[in-house]
Amino acid sequence: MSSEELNIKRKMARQNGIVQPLLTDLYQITMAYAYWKSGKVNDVAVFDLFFRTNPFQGEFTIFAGLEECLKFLENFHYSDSDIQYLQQTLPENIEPEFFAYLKDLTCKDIRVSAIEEGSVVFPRVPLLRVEGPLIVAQLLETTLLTLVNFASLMATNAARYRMVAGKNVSLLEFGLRRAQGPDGGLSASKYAYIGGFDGTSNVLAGKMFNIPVRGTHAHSFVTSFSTLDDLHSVIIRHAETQNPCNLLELSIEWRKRVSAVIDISPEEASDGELAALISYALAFPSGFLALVDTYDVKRSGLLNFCAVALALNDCGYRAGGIRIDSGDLAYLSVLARETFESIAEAFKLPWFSKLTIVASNDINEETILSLNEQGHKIDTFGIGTHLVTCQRQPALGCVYKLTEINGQPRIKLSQDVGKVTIPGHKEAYRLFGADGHALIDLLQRSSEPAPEVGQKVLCRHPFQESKRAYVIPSKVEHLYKVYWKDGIIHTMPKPLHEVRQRVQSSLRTLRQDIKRNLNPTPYKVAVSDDLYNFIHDLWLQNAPIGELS
Ligand SMILES: Nc1ncnc2c1ncn2[C@@H]1O[C@H](COP(=O)(O)OP(=O)(O)OP(=O)(O)O)[C@@H](O)[C@H]1O
Ligand SMILES: O=P(O)(O)OC[C@H]1O[C@H](OP(=O)(O)OP(=O)(O)O)[C@H](O)[C@@H]1O
Ligand SMILES: O=C(O)c1cccnc1
Ligand SMILES: [Mg+2]
Repeated sequence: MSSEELNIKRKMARQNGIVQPLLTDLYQITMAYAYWKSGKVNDVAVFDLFFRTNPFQGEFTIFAGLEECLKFLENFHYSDSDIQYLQQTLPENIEPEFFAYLKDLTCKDIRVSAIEEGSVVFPRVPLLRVEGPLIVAQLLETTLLTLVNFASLMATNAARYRMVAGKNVSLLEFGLRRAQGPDGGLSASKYAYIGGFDGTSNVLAGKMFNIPVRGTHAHSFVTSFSTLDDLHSVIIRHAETQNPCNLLELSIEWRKRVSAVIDISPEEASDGELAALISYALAFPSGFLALVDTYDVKRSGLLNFCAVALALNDCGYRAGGIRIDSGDLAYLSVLARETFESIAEAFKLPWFSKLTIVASNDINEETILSLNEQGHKIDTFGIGTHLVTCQRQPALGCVYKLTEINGQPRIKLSQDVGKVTIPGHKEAYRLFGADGHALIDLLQRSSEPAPEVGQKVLCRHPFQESKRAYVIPSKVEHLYKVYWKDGIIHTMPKPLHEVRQRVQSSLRTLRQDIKRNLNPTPYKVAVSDDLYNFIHDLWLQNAPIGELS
């Protein structure tokens, strides 16, 4: 496919209609007018988009949202109705020529350099550098922030769940019903996938982003059946012979045989639940997956499931497994696995011991860590609320700061040293140590030569004079690529599944102690000696000298 065709396809796959130039704060537009009126139309600015602290008490962040930013730049223009709305909304004294100016605005003179989506990133290192006409670059602030902040927070959250769950467990995102509204839900599904989830229950996200969709069934399906008489049809054709099989008769027969093996009386099991499971099995005989905790996992759900799964086996179908949504998930998963193993042995069906156990119910990072410690037999976690609402930290604080105007550096001072901005047009490099791990991120002035492999570089803490170190990198990675230039996408963002792989490969470059859950070691972000002096000279020039009296 040519890049033009790809571009067209991407336009069609635009995330949703609400991402548009008016999805911004009013002050961007009032500032645009004031800039325009004060003759700043030809001013050229550089803005950095970065965050100051890693989320979730961690020491890393996953950068996400870049593709959506590029789509936004591509489509950026004020429609007639946008202009009309602004004319009605802004004060009457606004000169009509300003609206004519807005009408023609596009991002053709903007250049965006960025870190690759899916990379691990760290505080103060700009994720995006936006250069171009001051007014346009200013107008992009809020929308770019909203596209990067939640995306990166979600991708980081998902990557953390993946890390604690380990690579042999499946992770499904079940959060749409609990998410921060429809758009929060859609974004959560997309970035959970990027962060390492295997699928989502969100069907629209599946369609829009080509993410695998997965699911089981709800308690309502079980409770809608009360007796075996609720079953209307009970016949299924054998998968190979096509002979009719009576799934109800077979299931009742199997329930008796299984109850003898696992020592649970069939009288205790719910017939309504059995009817529901048979009915679901008739609809989805291959990979039949049943919710087993509606009444009692041990005394009813497991027995009924095993009965239907064995009946299906007589008809030539292999069941998939169970979902447990309440109770002690470690204990119940071990119980379920032991039950499957007993049946596998009793009836000489080895595959039965490998049936999938899905667990859900308010799961978060701590629950998974605790379940790991206790020993569990869960194959798949279904995770909603804590994942998609990022309950442990609901926002990532990315900011967008002016660092240069018309070639002149700008600094924002603050009582809080951590909030002082690093001025000027900069480059970012990741320096790798002898063992191949990422060692430090280094910010330099763009006029400086890039660090070189095997050459000693002085890396300094941006604000603490005594903190510095020499590094001899074994590899140097320039973190920025130009993604947007001359009104078109200059570097094509990678497809979702490649961004998802990038997250895992990028995380592998970090030392384990930086990724650990409890008290992780901070990763170092430094500035070159040149940039250090530049920051501090500018700081002195801009800080007023007080007078004591
Ligand atoms: N073995 C375990 N170790 C640690 N936490 C667990 C374990 N098993 C379950 N949990 C967690 O404990 C919490 C149990 O919540 P709660 O008491 O509200 O649910 P429940 O009574 O089991 O189910 P429900 O109210 O949905 O019927 C959930 O957050 C669940 O993820
Ligand atoms: O627990 P979460 O991580 O948010 O995962 C999604 C939850 O959504 C469903 O619950 P449902 O809406 O049926 O409500 P309930 O289980 O809380 O009763 C499902 O049974 C999960 O428990
Ligand atoms: O498919 C499921 O099991 C599911 C989907 C959404 C929420 N809870 C569970
Ligand atoms: Mg639940």
